Amino acid sequence: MKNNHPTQAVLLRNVHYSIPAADGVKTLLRHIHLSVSRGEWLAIVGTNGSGKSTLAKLIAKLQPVSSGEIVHNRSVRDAAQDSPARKPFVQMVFQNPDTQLFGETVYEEVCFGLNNYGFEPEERHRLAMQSLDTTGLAPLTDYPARFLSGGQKQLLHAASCMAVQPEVLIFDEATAMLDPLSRERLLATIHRLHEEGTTIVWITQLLDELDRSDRIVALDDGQIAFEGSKESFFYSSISGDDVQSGEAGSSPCERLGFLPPYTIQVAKELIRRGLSLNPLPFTIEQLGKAVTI
Ligand SMILES: Nc1ncnc2c1ncn2[C@@H]1O[C@H](COP(=O)(O)OP(=O)(O)OP(=O)(O)O)[C@@H](O)[C@H]1O
Repeated sequence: MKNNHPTQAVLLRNVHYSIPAADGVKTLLRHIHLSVSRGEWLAIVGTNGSGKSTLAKLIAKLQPVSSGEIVHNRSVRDAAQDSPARKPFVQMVFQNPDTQLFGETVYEEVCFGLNNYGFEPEERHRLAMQSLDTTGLAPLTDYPARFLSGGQKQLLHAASCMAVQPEVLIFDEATAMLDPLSRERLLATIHRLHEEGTTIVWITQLLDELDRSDRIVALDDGQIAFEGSKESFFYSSISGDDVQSGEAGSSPCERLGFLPPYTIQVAKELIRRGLSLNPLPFTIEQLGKAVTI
């Protein structure tokens, strides 16, 4: 069942992040005020170098902030769990999985985190096999992890992070190396985890991956340039929030330098020609439904 607990899972208060540079300091993130609600699917988008991965690492507390504060709020459910395992609050699935593999075999790799967090052997085996199953890696259980392809390594890394059942899962362009089938399979697994209450932070440049998002945050040069619904990100024009107006004008998506997905382009063209689409579509299926009487 979806966890609708109203509190915020993660809170960022006026976060800044700088690193030393030849000519002083280089500020990578500034004035970041952001909360991630429990059970939410938050998407973070932005062009190359806008600061998405840096922000993700800060949210996961893998790096300390330069100033400001990041708060992790464990849910009552997880704070009071009766299993001897101490489930992690957050796990981050990285862009480059090569740096994140520790086990000899695929199975050992998935068990690595489960071991670290104190899962009992029986539970560990069950969760490892379940995670390998849902990511399609079960046939490769005894295969040496180092011989996997790039995409398989990415799946394995995701499987390991999901197996330990964190409250918050951060995916940093996690589908970048996956073939269409593996991508669909991974997305289906993540959708299921989200339905079961896991909070998802989804970093992507692929705007057709935003259809599941409850909220979108767009970064531009280390600052939050947009925060709002996918409806306003794709459909609102510069002249206002009347998303059905059909007025010419660029949406936040276009202003930030992104080409909207083809489905959105078609839908906007139909609205411009006088069609009323309700609800606004984000997938080809939703568009088909919206134009079918
Ligand atoms: N350790 C570092 N040293 C110097 N510069 C860094 C470091 N880490 C990040 N940067 C710089 O910070 C900026 C933001 O990087 P970041 O990886 O967060 O961007 P991104 O939005 O995730 O980009 P991409 O979509 O290309 O992955 C970039 O200009 C990058 O060069």
